[in-house]
Amino acid sequence: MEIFVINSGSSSIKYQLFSQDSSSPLCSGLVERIGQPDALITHKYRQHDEEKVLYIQQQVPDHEAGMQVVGELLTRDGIAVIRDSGQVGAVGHRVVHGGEKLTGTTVITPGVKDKIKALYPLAPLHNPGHIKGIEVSEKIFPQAVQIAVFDTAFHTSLPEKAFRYAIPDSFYKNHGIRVYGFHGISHQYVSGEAMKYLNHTDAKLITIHLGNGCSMAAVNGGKSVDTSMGLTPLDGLIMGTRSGCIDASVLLYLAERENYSTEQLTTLLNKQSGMQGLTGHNDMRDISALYNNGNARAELAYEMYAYRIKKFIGAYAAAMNGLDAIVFTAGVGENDALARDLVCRNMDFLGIKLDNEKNSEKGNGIRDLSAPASRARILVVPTNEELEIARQCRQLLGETTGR
Ligand SMILES: Nc1ncnc2c1ncn2[C@@H]1O[C@H](COP(=O)(O)OP(=O)(O)O)[C@@H](O)[C@H]1O
Ligand SMILES: CC(=O)OP(=O)(O)O
Ligand SMILES: [Mg+2]
Repeated sequence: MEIFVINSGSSSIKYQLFSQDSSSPLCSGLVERIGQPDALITHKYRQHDEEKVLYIQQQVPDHEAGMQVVGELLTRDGIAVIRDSGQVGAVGHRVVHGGEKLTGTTVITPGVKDKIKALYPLAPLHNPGHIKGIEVSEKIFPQAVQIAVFDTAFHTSLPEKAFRYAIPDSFYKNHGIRVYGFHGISHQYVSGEAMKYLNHTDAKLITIHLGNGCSMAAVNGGKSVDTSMGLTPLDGLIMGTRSGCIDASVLLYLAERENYSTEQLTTLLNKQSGMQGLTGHNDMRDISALYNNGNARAELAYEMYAYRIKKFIGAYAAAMNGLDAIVFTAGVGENDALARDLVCRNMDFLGIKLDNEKNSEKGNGIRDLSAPASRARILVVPTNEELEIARQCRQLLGETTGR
């Protein structure tokens, strides 16, 4: 039985098709720059034991259109990796917000979908896309069990002092207003891989997920004890289009003095801020090209981006009373040597010393970028949210079918 995994992020859809018990996929791919004029689909598949790649440039206006193309590619004449959609026994979906009610991997029922929909206001860039993905997937794979794996689940181990906001208790008790934290599937996967790599199950790790959305987690002995996103995936680090931490009074000021509506504020902070607001671009590849040409806005934006991360590293080393390794992951963390360099500069008091040569080399798999004098290790661990989702789906199916 095949497991198909769909990871829809704010700007992309990633997917992988796994056969039972295997961690290497039959095919995998990425639909990126969704909603922009130059969307790109990269589809990797195996044919006669050879790895092949197909690039398709076409309009992908939204996540639903993206899912439709992906579904069709699996059985397309000449490149099919399965005979028909009936071969897929389970579809695992990444769902960003599970709230307080959906705290673990679960089979998707109409009731689960309603709970995911009820959380739209708390994950406006993500949960609507997930529901579309689930609904398209139900049509493409009608026989498959649809399973949701939540980004919030890994952070349910946060202690109350880390997940509460200092506002009256009733807001937590009556409205569930608290820190949930996100990117949990990725933080769980990369922290697990880092612990195996370091051969240290009690390691004090800071995982730094830098994609279009960015977040950090303090992971002590495999458990998330603090994380930078909050009630929604807006808080914390500076991101592609999101502001991260901001004094709440800025919103009050704009609402009172400039008559901003809640909808305008939501758009401002989620879609027009972060690197987009600072430079006019949200893709770090474009911003690093500007930086390398001496563009002053790009320089400031990179400095601010890295400075925010540095502050969280200091905070989390304090929260855990120690630090064994920092772990960079996701699109920017894995590929952007400049971002890693700026983050690690002048951090030797915490035992962080980057080897600049290793940092600028490209490579696959887990990489250790620490200089010999670095007390804390500096790792790049490529995330694989899809494999983590497949593992969690297998575990759930094993539990429910007794296999
Ligand atoms: N080679 C690269 N150098 C710098 N940044 C990169 C590179 N490749 C990808 N990125 C960045 O990674 C981001 C996407 O990361 P990803 O983890 O795929 O995001 P998401 O899951 O949030 O859609 C892009 O916005 C881009 O800025
Ligand atoms: C939670 C979140 O921001 O996800 P992504 O980075 O995939 O947009
Ligand atoms: Mg992502």
